[in-house]
Amino acid sequence: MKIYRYTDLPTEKIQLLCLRQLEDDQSIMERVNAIVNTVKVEGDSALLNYAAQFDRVTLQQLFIGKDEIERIAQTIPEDAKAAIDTAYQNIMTFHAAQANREEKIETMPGVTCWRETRAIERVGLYIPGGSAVLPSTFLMLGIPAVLAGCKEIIVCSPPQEDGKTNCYLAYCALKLGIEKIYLAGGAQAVAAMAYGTETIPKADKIFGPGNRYVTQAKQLIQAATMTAIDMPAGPSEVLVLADDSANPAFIASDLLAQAEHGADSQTILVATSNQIITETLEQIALQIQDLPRKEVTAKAIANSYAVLVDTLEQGMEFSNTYAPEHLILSTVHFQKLIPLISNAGSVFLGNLTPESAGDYASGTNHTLPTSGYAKAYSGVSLDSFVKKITFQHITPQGLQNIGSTVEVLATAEGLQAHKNAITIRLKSQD
Ligand SMILES: NC(=O)c1ccc[n+]([C@@H]2O[C@H](COP(=O)([O-])OP(=O)(O)OC[C@H]3O[C@@H](n4cnc5c(N)ncnc54)[C@H](O)[C@@H]3O)[C@@H](O)[C@H]2O)c1
Ligand SMILES: N[C@H](CO)Cc1c[nH]c[nH+]1
Ligand SMILES: [Zn+2]
Repeated sequence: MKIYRYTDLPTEKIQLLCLRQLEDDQSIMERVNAIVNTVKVEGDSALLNYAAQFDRVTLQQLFIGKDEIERIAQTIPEDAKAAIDTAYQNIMTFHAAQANREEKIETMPGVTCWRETRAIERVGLYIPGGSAVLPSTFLMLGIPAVLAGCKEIIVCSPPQEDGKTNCYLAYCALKLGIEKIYLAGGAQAVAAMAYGTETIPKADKIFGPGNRYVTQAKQLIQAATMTAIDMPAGPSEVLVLADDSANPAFIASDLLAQAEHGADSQTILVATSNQIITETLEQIALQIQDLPRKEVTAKAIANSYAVLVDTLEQGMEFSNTYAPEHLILSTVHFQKLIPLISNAGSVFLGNLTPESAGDYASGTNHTLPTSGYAKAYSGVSLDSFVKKITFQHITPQGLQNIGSTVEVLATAEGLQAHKNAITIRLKSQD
């Protein structure tokens, strides 16, 4: 892992360090383009071919239905079932609290405006299942979709070796009342939900994290179709900001946790002392030895770097420029840093708050913006699954009150028909 001293870095170098662009972005884009177009034209048969090519399975059908979901879910170990139940409850509690009713507002006498919430009707959820199947993502997307009242919840996840899905996803489906899981992964799953195929319905909005193929496909179909997306939620990232009150073993465990997602994950350490950096690197070298995903984890760590800063405030400055998906404040002084945070997907405070807690079970959503998109996007929430429609009603008194304002503004814009829509009504009241 390379170490930089913040005060030695010219602005251009800082910008460069904060770029997540990887070397083969262009070739991924071309490949995704080809996959998306093939699915658009060939539908199911393309999905079956890609399952054979990328997931190495020959599928008899592109989904598993209610009976099979129930059968597979029964094989879940008791401890996993209990853990999913607890995570489900916490995520449900946190997201249910996000539902808020807005007041009707009288902006001037007789002019009333308000917003009402309506669920997005058909949502497509992508549950990653390439190098690791993520039932936690099923909860993170399924719970707010159900809470919002979405009528149709379409779920895609890559088929596993046996051409099915695993017991954890099946159990989540059962809890969420979802009766079908479509067996499609990667860019082809996103394309299927955007265009629709013979088997997979078209969605109005596609949600979910995934690797670079998935993320690129989401961005592509957003531009090419009328399908919305939640946000670019690509390879995982974490930035740990630490001072001498941090524990290097804890920091190392957090960096390794995100690094094990994939070789293109990024794990950044920003610290106020060389000693913290050195001891964390020693801990990484030690802890990585026992990890089953050691090789991939080591690649991600090699892609990552550390930044030495003079103060925590300086560290926050760097973090805001980087805009991490996850920010961990490994310091007892986290309270004073909270107001300084302007860009981050989700924040973990203090030495006993590992990011893993939020990944699985504390209640917050783990589908979060990566690649610097935390500068402009929020993570998934209940709001992501609804539209807020504005309403207004004007009484005769309201028309008198607002009429001339609209007429003058319409005249200023040279839009006579707009003015007339008011004038004709005012005259009708004479
Ligand atoms: N930002 C977030 O909120 C968040 C949350 C959870 C996970 N993640 C990220 O999700 C990702 C999951 O990745 P994954 O790969 O394990 O699963 P995935 O489900 O995202 O991707 C697997 C699919 O990728 C496709 N694929 C693989 N190699 C390909 C190739 N060479 N060409 C074309 N398509 C190919 C295949 O179709 C395969 O089914 C990780 O990068 C993880 O960090 C992000
Ligand atoms: N860290 C991921 C988001 O970047 C979420 C996750 C799921 N399972 C484990 N982690
Ligand atoms: Zn994670």
